[in-house]
Amino acid sequence: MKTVEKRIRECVSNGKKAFVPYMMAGDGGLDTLHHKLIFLEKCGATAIEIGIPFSDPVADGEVIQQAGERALANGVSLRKVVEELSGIKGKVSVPLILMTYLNPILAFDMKLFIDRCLEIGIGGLIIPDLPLEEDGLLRERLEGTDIALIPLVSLTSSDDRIQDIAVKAEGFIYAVTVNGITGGRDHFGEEVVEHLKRVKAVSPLPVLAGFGISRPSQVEQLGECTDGVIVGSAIVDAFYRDDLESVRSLMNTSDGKFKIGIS
Ligand SMILES: O=P(O)(O)OC[C@@H](O)[C@@H](O)c1c[nH]c2ccccc12
Repeated sequence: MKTVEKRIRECVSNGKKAFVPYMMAGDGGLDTLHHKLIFLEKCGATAIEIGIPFSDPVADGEVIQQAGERALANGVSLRKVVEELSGIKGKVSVPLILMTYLNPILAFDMKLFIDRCLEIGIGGLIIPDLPLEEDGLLRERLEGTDIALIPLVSLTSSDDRIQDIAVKAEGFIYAVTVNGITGGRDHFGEEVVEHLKRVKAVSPLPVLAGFGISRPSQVEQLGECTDGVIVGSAIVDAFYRDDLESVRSLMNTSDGKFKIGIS
């Protein structure tokens, strides 16, 4: 079992839920990455998703797009993030998950990228524009390593599709909770809860809900029917505003289920 999965299972077996914050590498300067990771770890993150800035982020809404633009304007690239993470190695103990589109990996060189991820001890990869049918090469290279290739399941995925994904999944299944791009939503209807239950029923792996979750009440609502949640835009925005208190409050909801780090 890969470490990411193990950490999520540990949370769940302690009666808690997993919380995976997303942050954009290089927003605010790459030299802030280290402190932000340590802050998120102290707040109780189960794992941390690190976004790589990219010029054509098709799945991203305004908040993350703008964060990516700021990072790109700071000269941040996949190569630089990997270098920075090499320097941080051993200082953060929660698993780090890199979220990048395929293009930066190909531009960097896939083999080199995986070698560097192994050196750093990266715990997982999320590559939203890499379809299941095309991931063979990468999957082969990751076999026997501790890097989980984490798939996305969408609201429109059929039961058969969810089954196919569940069989190949590693780490956890990322159940996308909106039809559309990243960014906070006001409300999640019953159909989202039903969808999450459906994914949970067929998945041998933990299921985490992500997209649109921006309030503590939504963390609780969607955490209730899954093994935990992923929150991106709300964290990115709070970091941008330097509002560490709202990052903390997102990660420590009232029923205490997410109180897994410092309180
Ligand atoms: O920002 P949101 O709505 O909280 O969504 C999560 C998210 O930011 C993060 O997981 C993510 C950012 N960009 C992505 C692209 C694809 C899949 C996932 C992501």
